[in-house]
Amino acid sequence: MTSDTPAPRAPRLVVGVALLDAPAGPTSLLTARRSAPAALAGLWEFPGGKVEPGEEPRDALIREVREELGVAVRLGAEVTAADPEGWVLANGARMRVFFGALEDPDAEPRPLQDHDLLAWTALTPEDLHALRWIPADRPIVDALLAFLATGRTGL
Ligand SMILES: Nc1nc2c([nH]c(=O)n2[C@H]2C[C@H](O)[C@@H](COP(=O)(O)OP(=O)(O)OP(=O)(O)O)O2)c(=O)[nH]1
Repeated sequence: MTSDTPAPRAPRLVVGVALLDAPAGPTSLLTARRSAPAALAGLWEFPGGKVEPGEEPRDALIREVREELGVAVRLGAEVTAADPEGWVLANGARMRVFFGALEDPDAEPRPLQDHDLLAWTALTPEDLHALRWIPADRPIVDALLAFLATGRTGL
């Protein structure tokens, strides 16, 4: 590689929140339907976004949730992937997902940015998988249900 050749760009790190309706005894998950870009519009995902250079993943997630949903969240345990760098996304990026709960239980998340619809979806495989997820997210849905069964959300 010469000095004129740009270094290959490291895949970006994305963070997402598995936002539960209650820290103890949760019954539903906040799911979000993307409005853009065209290739992802209409698909459901975990609210979140890209980590900025120098930013801690958890700080980035709290920032993204505030921007996208207008609410403050506190984060718990990570829904870990087999690879510590995170879940593999379609574009080669990685995503780390953390359980979260609303700081104010009466706050209402709103689709302020990137989404046209939010829904509290029952924490069952049937209800969650009935949504048209970004395909890379489906194994994460299964993993978070398995984590929940152990009660290890850290919230
Ligand atoms: N937020 C989020 N992104 C996901 C999920 N699954 C998945 O493949 N992705 C992909 C979609 C995008 O290519 C990328 C995240 O980009 P983004 O558009 O949400 O990031 P951002 O809010 O920081 O937006 P921007 O600054 O790039 O405009 O990760 C998911 O569950 N949540």
